Amino acid sequence: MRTDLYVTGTDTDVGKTYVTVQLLRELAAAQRVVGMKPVASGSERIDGVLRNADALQLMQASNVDADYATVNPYAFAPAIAPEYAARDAGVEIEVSVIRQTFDTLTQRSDLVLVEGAGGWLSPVTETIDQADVARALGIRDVLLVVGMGLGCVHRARATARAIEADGFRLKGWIANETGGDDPDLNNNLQAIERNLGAAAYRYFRYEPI
Ligand SMILES: Nc1ncnc2c1ncn2[C@@H]1O[C@H](COP(=O)(O)OP(=O)(O)OP(=O)(O)O)[C@@H](O)[C@H]1O
Ligand SMILES: C[C@H](N)[C@H](N)CCCCCC(=O)O
Ligand SMILES: [Mg+2]
Repeated sequence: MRTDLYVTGTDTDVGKTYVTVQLLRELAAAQRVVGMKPVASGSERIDGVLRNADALQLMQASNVDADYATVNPYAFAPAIAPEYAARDAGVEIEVSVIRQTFDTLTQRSDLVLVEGAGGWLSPVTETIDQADVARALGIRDVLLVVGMGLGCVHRARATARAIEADGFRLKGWIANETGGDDPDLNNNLQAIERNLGAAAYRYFRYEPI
């Protein structure tokens, strides 16, 4: 029974990629793991083709080879909501395409970590939500990356409630400091643990590069 995970966040820019890369690196020690970024906006053209930094980082942290288009089937240039980026590019995002590329990855790996775009309720298109993508991939478990800081308790609780209301299991949550210390870190960790009913799966301090 596969345990592929859909990695979401309490918002964009909270550390989904950062955390997924760390997890891939750790998990690679014991199994064949690969990251996937189905839909990505904020990509740049390299040698004439669009490449997204998230997807490239996930590929680098994986120990399973896959070509770029399989890891990131939908890449858009502007760093805006994928729904608008796809519309402006005249591209119709199809869940079946994402499922096909996901199947390619599952055939050659033990575990796929799928990074969503933005937060859990960030639309993929006008009619497709992150939940629809995860469901189409047959994924049941969601990992929530919580960007720590003032307001994170609400964002974590609201996102967890939405994930479970959509019929998914909150596999765990990861506390992440994206930019400097959270002055109320311990209070926030305790408040989130109390409300999400699960201890922080992991906690990543802010590691300035
Ligand atoms: N614990 C950390 N220590 C240091 N830098 C971090 C940490 N977490 C995140 N960052 C940095 O903060 C920025 C945002 O993180 P990241 O790109 O992982 O967010 P994201 O949730 O994946 O964003 P998006 O919604 O665009 O996919 C990146 O530059 C990342 O390297
Ligand atoms: C461009 C950015 N870094 C993300 N890739 C996309 C964020 C989408 C947010 C959509 C929304 O919920 O408003
Ligand atoms: Mg990311």
